[in-house]
Amino acid sequence: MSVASSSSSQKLKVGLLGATGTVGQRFILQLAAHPQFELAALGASSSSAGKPYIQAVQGRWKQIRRVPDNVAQMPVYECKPEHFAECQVVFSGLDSGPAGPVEDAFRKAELRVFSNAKNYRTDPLCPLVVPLVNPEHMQILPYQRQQVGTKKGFIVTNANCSTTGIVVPLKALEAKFGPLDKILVNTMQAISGAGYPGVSSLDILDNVVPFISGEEEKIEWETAKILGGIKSDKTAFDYHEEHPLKVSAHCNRVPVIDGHMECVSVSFKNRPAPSVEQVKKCLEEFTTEAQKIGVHSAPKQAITVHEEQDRPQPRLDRDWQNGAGVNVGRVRECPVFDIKFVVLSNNVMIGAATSSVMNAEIALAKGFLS
Ligand SMILES: NC(=O)C1=CN([C@@H]2O[C@H](COP(=O)(O)OP(=O)(O)OC[C@H]3O[C@@H](n4cnc5c(N)ncnc54)[C@H](OP(=O)(O)O)[C@@H]3O)[C@@H](O)[C@H]2O)C=CC1
Ligand SMILES: N[C@@H](CC(=O)OP(=O)(O)O)C(=O)O
Repeated sequence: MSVASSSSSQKLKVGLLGATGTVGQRFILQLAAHPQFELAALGASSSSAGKPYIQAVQGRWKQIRRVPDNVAQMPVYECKPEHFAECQVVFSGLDSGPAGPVEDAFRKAELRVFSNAKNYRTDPLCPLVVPLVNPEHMQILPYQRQQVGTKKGFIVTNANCSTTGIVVPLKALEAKFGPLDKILVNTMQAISGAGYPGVSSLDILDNVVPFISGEEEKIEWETAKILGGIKSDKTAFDYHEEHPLKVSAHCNRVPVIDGHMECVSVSFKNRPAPSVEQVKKCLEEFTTEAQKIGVHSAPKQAITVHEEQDRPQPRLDRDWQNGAGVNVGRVRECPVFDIKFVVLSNNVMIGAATSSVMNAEIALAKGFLS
């Protein structure tokens, strides 16, 4: 039984792949009561398929809120398009192992796929969209459809959760003060970023692990695609080629459940560099297209600038605005670069499920789902 069968609304029917996972559970909570989307089909691996959702996540549901009543008895299917025939959109919280072929099969079946997985982020036809930064990259979608031979089907990806946190303030700074030159970022990443069961307690308790496979490369590469533009013929991205970005990342896993902290230092191409006060004002005033359109999941404030000297902190600030914006604090001069600050973003919300849902809301508002 789907939520759809008990509803007479005109909501868009959506499916969810990877519904049982860490990110999948966050999608469930967002989509179970969404004003425009109606959860109509759930998918996961063959070990979950055939069970009602509540049974499939037994012992693995790690959210403080309970499984929503209107989702608990929905059946979990294998991730095959035939089970999602009534859907127009699918969200994907799939493990990157299966995500490549599965998401492509859904696109070929004329579904619009909004994915968290890394597989298509580097695809030159796929927009890599952080909704508070570069929704205009979705303008490539007609060309993607033309190239892959679909009428409606496409894939939009969102970014790595650590990339997502930093590109929001970086975009604000570039928009106001011109191109950035160098960016140095040190991350302190929550354990939920590794999924469930993820990092073993013996590895992470009383400890910090200074390595997350592939993460530094993703931050360094994705930042240029996201902060770059889309070419005027809407068939390619420019990867910030006019002013190549130099990005260096150090990634660490820390014993925090949700919320990635990142210490960022930046230098600007233009001289003189902006002052601390100018930077704070710019971050506070940054307003995104998602907010201007007024999509349901957009935060009121894209960047919350904290003045207290010891904020933001994961436990205190990760759920501010339902985790849909980013938090910046400790904005100060950097004696090596120009400016340094701390960013906190909720890795499973704006770093994952919220980004996908907001991307779909923007796509709907801009007519890409008709
Ligand atoms: N956690 C985070 O902060 C972020 C994660 N991501 C990305 O989102 C995706 C999901 O991450 P996360 O939720 O943490 O991972 P989990 O390991 O918690 O969940 C993975 C999901 O994929 C399903 N799955 C696994 N193998 C298959 C298969 N062969 N066929 C169909 N379904 C399968 C699982 O189903 P079952 O339960 O049945 O095994 C489960 O629903 C990943 O690609 C990850 O890189 C992106 C940004 C942030
Ligand atoms: N690697 C991230 C989460 C993640 O899955 O990233 P990606 O979607 O880029 O593979 C973390 O550990 O916090």
